[in-house]
Amino acid sequence: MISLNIEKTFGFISKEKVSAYDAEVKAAQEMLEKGTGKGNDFLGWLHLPSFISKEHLAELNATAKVLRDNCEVVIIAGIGGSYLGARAVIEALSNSFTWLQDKKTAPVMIYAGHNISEDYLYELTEYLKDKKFGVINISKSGTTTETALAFRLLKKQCEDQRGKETAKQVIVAVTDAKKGAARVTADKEGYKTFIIPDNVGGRFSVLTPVGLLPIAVAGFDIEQLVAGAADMEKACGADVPFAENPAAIYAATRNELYRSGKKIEILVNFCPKLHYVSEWWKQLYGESEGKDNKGIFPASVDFSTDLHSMGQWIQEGERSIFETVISLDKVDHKLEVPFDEANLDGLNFLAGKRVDEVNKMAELGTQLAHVDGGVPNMRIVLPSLNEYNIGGLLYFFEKACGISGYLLGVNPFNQPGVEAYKKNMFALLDKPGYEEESKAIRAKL
Ligand SMILES: O=P(O)(O)OC[C@H]1O[C@H](O)[C@H](O)[C@@H](O)[C@@H]1O
Repeated sequence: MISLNIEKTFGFISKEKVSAYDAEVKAAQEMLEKGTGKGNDFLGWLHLPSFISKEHLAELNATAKVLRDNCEVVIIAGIGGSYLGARAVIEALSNSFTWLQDKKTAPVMIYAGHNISEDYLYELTEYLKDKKFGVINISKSGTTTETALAFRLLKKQCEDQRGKETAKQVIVAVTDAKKGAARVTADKEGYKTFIIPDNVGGRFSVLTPVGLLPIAVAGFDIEQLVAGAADMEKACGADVPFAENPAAIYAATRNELYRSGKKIEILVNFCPKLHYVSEWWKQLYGESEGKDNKGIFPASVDFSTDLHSMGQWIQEGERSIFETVISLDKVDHKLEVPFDEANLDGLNFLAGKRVDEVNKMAELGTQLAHVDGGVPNMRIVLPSLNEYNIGGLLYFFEKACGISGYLLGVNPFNQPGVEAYKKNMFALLDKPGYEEESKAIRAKL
C-alpha cells in the first residue's frame, strides 16, 4: 500500500497548521459520507471499490475475453475521464515496448476519440486496414464530439473489414443506461454494453467499466486493482483519524500550501510508465478544483527527463510551486551498469550499481535541491507497479480530491467551464440549434 510523507513541506508551512485541518477535514468527510455537500448527486465513486461484485468483474472479464480472442488491436475511443484512467493503468503495468514485441499476450491497445486531428485519424485508419480490430466506445454523455467522430469512422471501417455480424461481437459500448447517441447506436446495433452509473462523474469513473473493461482487455487483473482500491477506501475512511489517514493529510497539506501562496502543484515521477497517471490526476484535480476563480493549477513532469527541460524553472523560477513525487520503491527488473576497462565515458564509478540506484540518487538529489530552492515537497511511496498498488493509488487521489475540493469551498463534482469551447465550436460549425450563437460568434471574428 502507498504511504505519504510530508516532512519536506515543514520548512514552508507548519506541522501544527496542517494538523489543525483535522476539524475541517472531518466536516468534509461527513459531507461526502452523508451527501450534504455540493455536487452530492455525484458521489457514486466514494464506496465503489467495496461495492463491486465478483459477478460484475466476471462479466467484464468475459467480454474482455471475446475482444482478446477476436482482435489483434483494440481501440479505446474516449476522451478525458473516458480514457485517461484506463490508459494510466495500462501504461503503468505494460512493458514499455509492448506494441513492438513479436509475441503478444494481449491485443495492441490504441487510443482514439481524444483529439480531432485529421492526420491522427487518417494514420490510424491506414494502420488498421489489414488488422482484425475491435472498438470499445466509451462516453458517459454519449455525445462528445471527439469520441463520436472517431467512433463513426471506426465503426464503418470495422463493419467494412469484418462484416456487420463480426463487428457486433467486437464493438462494445460503455455509456449511460438510457440517454445519448452512443446508447441509441449500441441498442440499435445490438452491441454488448456496460453502464456508467449516473452518480459517477467521468474523472471518477476509472473503477467502473470505463476503466475496468479496457484494463481487462489489456490482460491485467481487475480483481486485484479493485482489491487495492477497496483497501485504500478503508485506509482513507471517515473513521480513520486524521494523523493516520493519507487522503486527509494530502488534502490538508496541499490546501495549506495553496493558502500560503503556492498556486501550482507539480506531480512528479521518475518512471515514464507513470506518465498517464499524471495525465489522469491532472483532469481529476483540474476539473474538480479549478472554478470560482480558485484552485491549485495541476501540472506534471516526468523526471529525470524533464529535469533537462523544466528543471531550471522548478529550481529557480517564481516560488509559487510545490511538488508531489510519486516515488516507485521497487522496480520489476534488474540491470547493472557494466564495468568498462577503457572507461572513456568516465562512468566506472557506477559500475556494478543497479540503474535504479542511479535513478534513486537522482530522485533524492532532486528533492534536496528543490527543497533548498524553495519548493515544498511531498512524497507518495508506491511499493511497486502492480494492479493492487495502482488501484490503491487511484482511489487515494480520488478520495483526497473530494476532501480537498470541499476544503477549498468549491463543488468538486461539476465542470461547467468545459462547455464554453464546445458552444463556440458548435456555433462555428453551424450545428443545428446553434443559429443565434453562430450569428453572435461570427460578429466577433
Ligand atoms: O464521457 P464523455 O461524456 O464523453 O465525456 C468525456 C469528458 O469530456 C467532458 O467534456 C468533460 O469535461 C469530462 O469530464 C469528461 O470526462
